[in-house]
Amino acid sequence: MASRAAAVDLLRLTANGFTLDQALEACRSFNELEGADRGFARALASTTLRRRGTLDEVIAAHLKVPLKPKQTYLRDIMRITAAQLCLMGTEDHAAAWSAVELAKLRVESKGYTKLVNAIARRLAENGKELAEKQPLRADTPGWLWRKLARAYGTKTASAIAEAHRIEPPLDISLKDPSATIEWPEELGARKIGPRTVRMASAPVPSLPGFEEGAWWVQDVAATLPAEILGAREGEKVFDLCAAPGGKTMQLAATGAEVFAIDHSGLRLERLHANLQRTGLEAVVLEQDLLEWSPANPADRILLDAPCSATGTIRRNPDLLWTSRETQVPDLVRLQKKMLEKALDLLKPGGTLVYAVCSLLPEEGEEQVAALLERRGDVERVPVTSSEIGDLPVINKQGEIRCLPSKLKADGGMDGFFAARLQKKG
Ligand SMILES: C[S@@+](CC[C@H](N)C(=O)[O-])C[C@H]1O[C@@H](n2cnc3c(N)ncnc32)[C@H](O)[C@@H]1O
Repeated sequence: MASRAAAVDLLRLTANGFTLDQALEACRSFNELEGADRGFARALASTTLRRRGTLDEVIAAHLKVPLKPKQTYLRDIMRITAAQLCLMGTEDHAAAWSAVELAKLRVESKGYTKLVNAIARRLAENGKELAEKQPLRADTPGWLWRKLARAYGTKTASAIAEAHRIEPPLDISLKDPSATIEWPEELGARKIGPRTVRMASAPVPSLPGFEEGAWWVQDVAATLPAEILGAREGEKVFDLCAAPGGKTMQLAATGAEVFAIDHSGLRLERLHANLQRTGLEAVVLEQDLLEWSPANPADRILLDAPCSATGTIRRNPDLLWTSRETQVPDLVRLQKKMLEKALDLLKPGGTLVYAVCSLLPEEGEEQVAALLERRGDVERVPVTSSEIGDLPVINKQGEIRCLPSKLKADGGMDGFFAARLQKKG
């Protein structure tokens, strides 16, 4: 019961603007849980967000009168109950009983205990079957589905939606990619891409090498932009939009002189903690990139620009329901400004990698095509397969286009775009 109540609280926090990660940190009822209860609450909230479209359909199939928009608590109880009965294989009685007990807790839902019980019983009978019948696109908001289908075709859009349904593996980046750390076989750990060890989800701080700072958590796709920047010892490298610092650590590990810039002090605290744990060094500046005027230009720049983050939905399923189509044009305008600014800060002959963890071409491929169209002093430098551990993610233009549907047999990858550009000398 306590774990289900915590799952409802987590859902409420995400509906009020918290990411699921922030909600997990902030939610008191969740943080009072221990061991298996904690794991169950987290899985329940995550599954409910991941499959919300499907769950709403199966609930609606059993409601004579739709719930009113303001009946948020009741709706969340029904959603977590449907998630348990249709998707998670929870015992029928436990799911139905806890749903009724949760409904009894609040004035707004007290009068609906009979309805909650009736829905839970119906879902126990046919919920699984109904959920299986829902199309893959049911769990993707309409605007995102249309954009994905337009960009990649309905087959790939369906494959992306399918990947979003699955809890991703844990990827860690090795500080020294040639290091031979012994990873326990029971974790199913394997090397993938240029510097990643992939394994089933595990409690991070207790894994070997964490305390010594031998690695950090980072999806394999997110490692590629810093890999293709080609930073070398002694070069001046600007990591613009750096926090929380996954890519800063990759760059610092090359021996380059790294300047890590971000305007968010809160996010930079995590970057500092990351550098401290791994023993890596960078000059960290809390600074609005658009107003920054360093004394000297850089040899290489990584611009990991703010974006829709639609590439990270499988790790942050809350984004499915909190991202808005209307945010995208503003982000595209900001990315364009940042690209121009980054080129101003680059030496002639220098290299710039532009990256976004987005699935949307307007933030990636089209942003770079427009830049090349308007500026004669920049050219694209195609990426080669050997630079990125032979991952099959290079498009016709020699850019990196990762999709969650790629590497399916191996556990997938986040969506990412990266292009390497050179400012003519
Ligand atoms: C995609 S995240 C960066 C992730 C980071 N590169 C990493 O690998 O951990 C984008 C970052 O841009 C920062 N940002 C957004 N607008 C900015 C601005 N005007 N100046 C500096 N940083 C900015 C945000 O605070 C956020 O940390």
